[in-house]
Amino acid sequence: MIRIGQGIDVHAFYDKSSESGNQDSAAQQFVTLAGVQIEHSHSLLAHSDGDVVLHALADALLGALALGDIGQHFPDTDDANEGLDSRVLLRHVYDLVQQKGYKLINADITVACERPKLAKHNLAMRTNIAQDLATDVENISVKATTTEKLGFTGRQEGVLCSAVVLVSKQ
Ligand SMILES: Nc1ccn([C@@H]2O[C@H](COP(=O)(O)O)[C@@H](O)[C@H]2O)c(=O)n1
Ligand SMILES: C[C@@]1(CO)OP(=O)(O)OP(=O)(O)OC[C@H]1O
Repeated sequence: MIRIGQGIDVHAFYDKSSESGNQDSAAQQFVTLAGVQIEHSHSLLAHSDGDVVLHALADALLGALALGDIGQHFPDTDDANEGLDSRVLLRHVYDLVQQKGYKLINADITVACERPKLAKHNLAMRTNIAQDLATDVENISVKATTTEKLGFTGRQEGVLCSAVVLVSKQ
């Protein structure tokens, strides 16, 4: 038995250095995508670490088994989830998938943003995901696209990620 799942997530950029009392310079900011810290002029606004890639992927895995969404499993009203490492979230979600008797076949992920440029981080992102899902890196695809300066991603207001997974009965 094979099942498909898809997930989408968005997080907005904000300038951490503009927070009152924060002395960080813009150059010291970063975004976390698929567990990789990437230097950027802005940070991503979130209750957790804001890892939009892992959130979309986790939602796709939950969707494949009709297990709800990450907001139900990790409510943003729960202080315990503040600053949450999304790799912990992803591993928890994959445990649920495995408890249902399923394993990942492959995942295909698309990240939309003008900046940061992601090409040089691609293998590191795929490697982190492959580790967390106990699979070969060949089973994990991460693609990046601009939206040709159109929309909120084009205006560099945030990052969007879309993920599709196939899972099969073990
Ligand atoms: N944040 C991004 C966006 C895109 N890329 C890479 O650039 C190539 C061209 O993107 P288009 O939107 O013009 O199709 C594409 O191959 C992406 O891999 C990137 O590295 N980071
Ligand atoms: C991950 C959680 C929990 O910390 O918070 P955020 O980082 O805000 O992420 P989001 O994708 O909005 O939804 C799931 C949340 O409950």
